[in-house]
Amino acid sequence: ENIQVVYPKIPAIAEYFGTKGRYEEVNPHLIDDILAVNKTLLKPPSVGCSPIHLTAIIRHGTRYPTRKNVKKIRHLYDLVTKEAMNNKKWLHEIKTQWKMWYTEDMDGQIVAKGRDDHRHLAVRLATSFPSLISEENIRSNRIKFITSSKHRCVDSVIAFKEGLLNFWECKDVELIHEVDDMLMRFFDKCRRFIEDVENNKTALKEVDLFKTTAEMKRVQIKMADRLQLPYSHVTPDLVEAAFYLCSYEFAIKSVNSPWCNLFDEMDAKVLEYANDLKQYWKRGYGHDINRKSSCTLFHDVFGRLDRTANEIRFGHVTEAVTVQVGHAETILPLLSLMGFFKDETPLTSENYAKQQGRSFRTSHIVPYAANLVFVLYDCREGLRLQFLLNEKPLTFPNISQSAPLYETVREHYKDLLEGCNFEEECEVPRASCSKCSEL
Ligand SMILES: O=P(O)(O)O[C@H]1[C@H](OP(=O)(O)O)[C@@H](OP(=O)(O)O)[C@H](O)[C@@H](O)[C@H]1OP(=O)(O)O
Repeated sequence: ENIQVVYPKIPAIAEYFGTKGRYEEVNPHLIDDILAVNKTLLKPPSVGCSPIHLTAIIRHGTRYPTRKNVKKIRHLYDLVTKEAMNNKKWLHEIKTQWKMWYTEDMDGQIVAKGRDDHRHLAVRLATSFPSLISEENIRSNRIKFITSSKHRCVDSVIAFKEGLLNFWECKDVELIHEVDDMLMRFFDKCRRFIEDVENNKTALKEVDLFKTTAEMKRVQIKMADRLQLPYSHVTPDLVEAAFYLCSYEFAIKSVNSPWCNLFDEMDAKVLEYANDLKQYWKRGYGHDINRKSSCTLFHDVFGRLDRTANEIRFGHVTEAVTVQVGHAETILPLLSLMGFFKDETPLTSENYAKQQGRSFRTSHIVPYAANLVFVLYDCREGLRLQFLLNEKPLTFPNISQSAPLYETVREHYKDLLEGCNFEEECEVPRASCSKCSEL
């Protein structure tokens, strides 16, 4: 009989999209109320505490695929529409209704949903910290905005500011933002990172090796069988393009695209691990220089917290709030430098099965609009520092309290505060650095 197939609104594999995941997947309560905040979760750490400074480091909002992935998606579309065969409704939909609407000039630009991601985050943070993110502080220039030069970040910080001004119905205020790639794109300025990772083909060898493992082969075979395509046509790149396509259709248009039928949960876990391997070896614990290249950003955050700690003694804090917009590759190195999400065993191409419970899971850490928030409180017993990831409190590694004394945190990061010198860490003997002349 004619059974109406009703697709769930959210693809079953949406929690495995890694850095291409929606923010709502890490905060599902936002699906019903995008402006919901959990006041009890964010109450001051103890009685008599008042927040005196907030620094937010935020990834840009939802974006289009980059040029290189649009090309891969087009290749996938051409192959499937020309050669794939089966009697499934979803393939008929791909062949007769779905249109290849992505173009190369989209190249990673922000989408409408990405602007909303930041407008809504701005309102939620203002609701959570009304004494800091306030109209009064905006008007007295105590809120600063900094962004990466990339269009998706500039457009995100503009949307963030719009969110605040609309929330307060401020029509007469012009907010400026500063572009600072030393802070938000430090990886572009670190010679050693460029030489040892960006331009070094062996730096991501674990990522390349994982594409030849039995786990990835099984995903390729299953996808080829679903499409009745020759196995030789369904390469790891094509599989990844289809996985990304399902994620973009969902993140950008909030639709459960027919392309998502190419994968089941087991496939998605393998493809999530492939993305986590890339982020681990290119932005995380894989190579020391990945995290050391974020020293500038680390010192910038703690330098401002120290200044606030000093100023509060005289009763006035110059900068109440700093909002800094960057990339997944801004956030992951800084989290690694600070010791967050470090697994006992490194992620490699051979230990996928053992790493099912890994803490380095980018789906949970850096979706679009992911954000780190540092809140400094002035309490009777002294200054306390609360750390939030994606609006949820997160304890510092090896510190059990959720908002420890600021001095305890400084003691914990003593070596980094006294060291972690960007110039020293990133220096490469001139003779051996091929692309440094362009810096
Ligand atoms: O696989 P693509 O081309 O999308 O990779 C992008 C990065 O996207 P991500 O891997 O994080 O999903 C993009 O990071 P974003 O935070 O800006 O989205 C990065 O800026 C871009 O250069 C690509 O990274 P890659 O390392 O150069 O592949």
